[in-house]
Amino acid sequence: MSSENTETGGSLADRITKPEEAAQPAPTTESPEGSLVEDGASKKSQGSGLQETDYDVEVKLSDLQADPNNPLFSVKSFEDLGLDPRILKGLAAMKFRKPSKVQERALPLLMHNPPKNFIGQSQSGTGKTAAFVLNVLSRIDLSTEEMCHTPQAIILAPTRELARQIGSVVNDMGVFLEGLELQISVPVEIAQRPKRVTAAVVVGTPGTVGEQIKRRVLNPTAVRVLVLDEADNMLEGQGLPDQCLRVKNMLPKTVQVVLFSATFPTEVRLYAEKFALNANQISLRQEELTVEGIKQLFMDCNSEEEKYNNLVQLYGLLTVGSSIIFVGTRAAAAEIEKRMTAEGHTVASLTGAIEGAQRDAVIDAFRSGQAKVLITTNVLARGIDVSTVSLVVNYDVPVVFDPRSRHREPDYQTYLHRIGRTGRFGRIGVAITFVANREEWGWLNDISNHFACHIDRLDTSDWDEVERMIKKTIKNTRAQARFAVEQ
Ligand SMILES: Nc1ncnc2c1ncn2[C@@H]1O[C@H](COP(=O)(O)OP(=O)(O)OP(=O)(O)O)[C@@H](O)[C@H]1O
Repeated sequence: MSSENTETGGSLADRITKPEEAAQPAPTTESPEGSLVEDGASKKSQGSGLQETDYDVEVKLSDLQADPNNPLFSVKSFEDLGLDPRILKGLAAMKFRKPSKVQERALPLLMHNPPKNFIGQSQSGTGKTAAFVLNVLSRIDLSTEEMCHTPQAIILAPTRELARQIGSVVNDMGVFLEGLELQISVPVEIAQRPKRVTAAVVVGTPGTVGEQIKRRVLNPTAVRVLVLDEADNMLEGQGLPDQCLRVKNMLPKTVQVVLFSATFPTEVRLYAEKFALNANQISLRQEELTVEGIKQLFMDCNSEEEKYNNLVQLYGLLTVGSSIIFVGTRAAAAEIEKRMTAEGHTVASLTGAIEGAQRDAVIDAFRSGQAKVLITTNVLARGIDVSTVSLVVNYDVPVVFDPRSRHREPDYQTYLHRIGRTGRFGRIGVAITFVANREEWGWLNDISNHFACHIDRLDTSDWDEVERMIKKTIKNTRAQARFAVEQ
């Protein structure tokens, strides 16, 4: 579940100044380079410090796609996958040259007849959206006027921003499919009279789509595909799972159920397997989940106030690219936005506290580059794809309240999704987590162990070095982004 309202940050009395102080009970130690590493465990890249030159090498997308160990690897072309020529034209217009690994593996399973349910997992930014959108576009029947106006596929996402984003992928990929219409079903503020849904593809949030079916403005009888994006989030906790189940139960029994996410914790996967019975599955091991192109770092802050000062310092370094700052609560987002704005900085903020139309305006401004810094909560932790994001800041370590232990625990999934807003499809990005006390350090340590990944320390006593490091990474991100577009 979204932990948007979770409070973070422990008592400042037990704050830490050095990570060594916090390391006592944890099964990890700090390496000489200052990275969080697990004792004796095999690591993806040992001993990476800030001086390393990993990012001097400009990696080409075509090289990544030729490397069998890379999530973007594939041996096939989109033509080999048997897609409609009009969809291939749409993909070419989007400059998609080759499928990624998840697309290559998932599409034959998704598009096979008779249709089978599907549960797919792959790392953030590896093209899951295209995988399910291509299946949807391949399965709908646009051969008659009547079918063009009959809902045939429903795609559900946890937030309006993600639903709108998926909608634009449907439009782009299906641009050459004559008669394709799309309905975005997200909450509207003013109580409007519900209009009949006359689009073949519906993308929306589960509450709104469920209401449309219940009020009989969306006829579900011809729906053949149901997709849940961010499926682990949609099927966990309270609220969303009921809404998703309600939608599914109103659809024909023959509907193909398709679930995708970068993360599927075991308990949720078990439920997912019931939600999508007898599904074909593609899954990843926990240690495979982090994306190599995302450089994970942390900063020791002596206090909450120092977090803010470090943020402002960091922001001063950001002359290029866009960044997202994740905080634990709506109140924290509002507070940081207020302080930074009062000091003359241009920042935007998006949380569940603001109304739909305003949310749309903020995310659109961020996508277009008009706003370069976005302060947000977990509401935007998942799925949002803005290729220019070169830096993610976890102002607060993501945590959830565990009702069994009655303690706050690290929110592993949310950490992964948050940092995954950068480093999209082979690009390089930086994710910096602030820790202001022993508790936060312990949580980050647990996250590092959980994913068997390095989280290196940034030395804030040397801001020139911090700047050098971040600029170098961002420069390469830009070079790669340019390459990906030109390719
Ligand atoms: N085959 C491809 N060739 C080039 N670019 C691609 C291809 N497939 C996807 N992309 C691009 O990669 C980016 C990431 O894709 P997408 O948003 O689908 O990732 P995702 O796997 O759903 O990530 P997340 O888990 O964060 O939701 C998008 O900008 C998309 O346009």
